[in-house]
Amino acid sequence: MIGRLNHVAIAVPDLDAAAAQYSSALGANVGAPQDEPDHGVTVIFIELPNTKIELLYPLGDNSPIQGFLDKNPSGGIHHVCYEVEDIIAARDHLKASGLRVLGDGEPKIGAHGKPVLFLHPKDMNGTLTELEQV
Ligand SMILES: C[C@@H](C(=O)O)C(=O)SCCNC(=O)CCNC(=O)[C@H](O)C(C)(C)COP(=O)(O)OP(=O)(O)OC[C@H]1O[C@@H](n2cnc3c(N)ncnc32)[C@H](O)[C@@H]1OP(=O)(O)O
Ligand SMILES: [Co+2]
Repeated sequence: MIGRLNHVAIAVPDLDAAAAQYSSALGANVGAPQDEPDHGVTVIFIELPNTKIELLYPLGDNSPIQGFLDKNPSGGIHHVCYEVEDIIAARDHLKASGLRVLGDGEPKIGAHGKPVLFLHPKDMNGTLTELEQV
């Protein structure tokens, strides 16, 4: 059911510093910051030949990544995102398999303008998992 790895997200305490590091030290193709108010984050995508890195920084007072950054002040890998062809079919299959879908269970539009959902990290080997319909 899952397809390609769309991105690996890294929560960072300093977005400008992280972007500069990927650009200068790693020589990566770093995009512009995008505010995603519906998700409570500012993101920067880094294009790699085979996938993307999503740098995440909290936006607003109730960011879902604030608790993670409080526990991991140096930052850390926050989630992985797999592509699916039909997010509703994927959601229903995963729910039937006993996995918790976060939020109200309805897809939101993600940073690429496509529907996304998240699965609880405790049901996914300690790894917060995003699904994106492509
Ligand atoms: C823009 C979009 C896109 O790509 O298009 C995005 O990615 S938006 C990316 C940002 N959006 C999201 O993350 C949305 C989905 N996330 C959420 O709903 C939340 O962040 C939760 C995953 C439910 C965690 O919420 P919160 O931090 O309030 O809960 P909590 O502190 O009580 O955590 C419950 C337990 O889960 C663990 N936990 C929390 N966040 C985790 C993570 N990212 N990876 C692995 N484990 C994690 C905690 O350590 C804790 O474990 P212990 O009990 O053992 O200590
Ligand atoms: Co993401």
